[in-house]
Amino acid sequence: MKLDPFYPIFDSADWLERMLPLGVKLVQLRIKDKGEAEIGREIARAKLLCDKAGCDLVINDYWHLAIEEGCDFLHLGQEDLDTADMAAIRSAGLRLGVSSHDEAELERALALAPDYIALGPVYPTILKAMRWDPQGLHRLGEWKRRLGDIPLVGIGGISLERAEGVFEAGADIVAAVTDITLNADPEARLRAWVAATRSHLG
Ligand SMILES: Cc1ncc(COP(=O)(O)OP(=O)(O)O)c(N)n1
Ligand SMILES: Cc1ncsc1CCOP(=O)(O)O
Ligand SMILES: [Mg+2]
Repeated sequence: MKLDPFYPIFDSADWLERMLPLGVKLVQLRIKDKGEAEIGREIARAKLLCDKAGCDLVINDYWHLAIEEGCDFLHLGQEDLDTADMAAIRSAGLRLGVSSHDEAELERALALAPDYIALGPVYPTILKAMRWDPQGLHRLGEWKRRLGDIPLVGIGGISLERAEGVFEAGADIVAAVTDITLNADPEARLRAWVAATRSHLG
């Protein structure tokens, strides 16, 4: 099944409970500041919420917890790939999204035949410190030509106002964090994202 073109990322099941009823069909749970037991509980709750909402749930980083909780989609960055047990991930049947920031990382991602490849940061991001300068829109076009049918996710500093340009440059899917979570009215902002990205549904 084709992935939704709008890919918000949240750091708790509480956020999912608020946002899924508003029309999210692809979401990532990205938790950085909790212990594994608590993250396991968050994943279990996120899975129940996503199953009920018919939303694809992608678990960031915690591949073993994703397997334990019966999830079916994982996002791994290049450093995560250094330690992840790909055989276990494959035999559990998980779909996989992989980050890339440069040519070497793109090659490594392509070799895994993933379900999407992300390129970032497209624009400067305030979410986390990054070793890479913003990639710029032209790089998305370059990446899309290399990816062929593999969906390309644009991430990093993408606002609703910037989203259409990111699609036009070659992204199939646009991911966003702080444009929603730091907005004064996250629900209204998310509704606007859902409406604006509908035209990119397959
Ligand atoms: C869709 C998407 N793209 C990129 C990332 C970043 O993954 P990673 O490089 O492993 O960094 P962290 O998110 O783990 O800090 C992502 N999570 N999702
Ligand atoms: C996790 C991650 N990986 C590349 S950019 C980024 C942060 C995206 O957050 P925002 O949409 O707030 O810039
Ligand atoms: Mg990671």
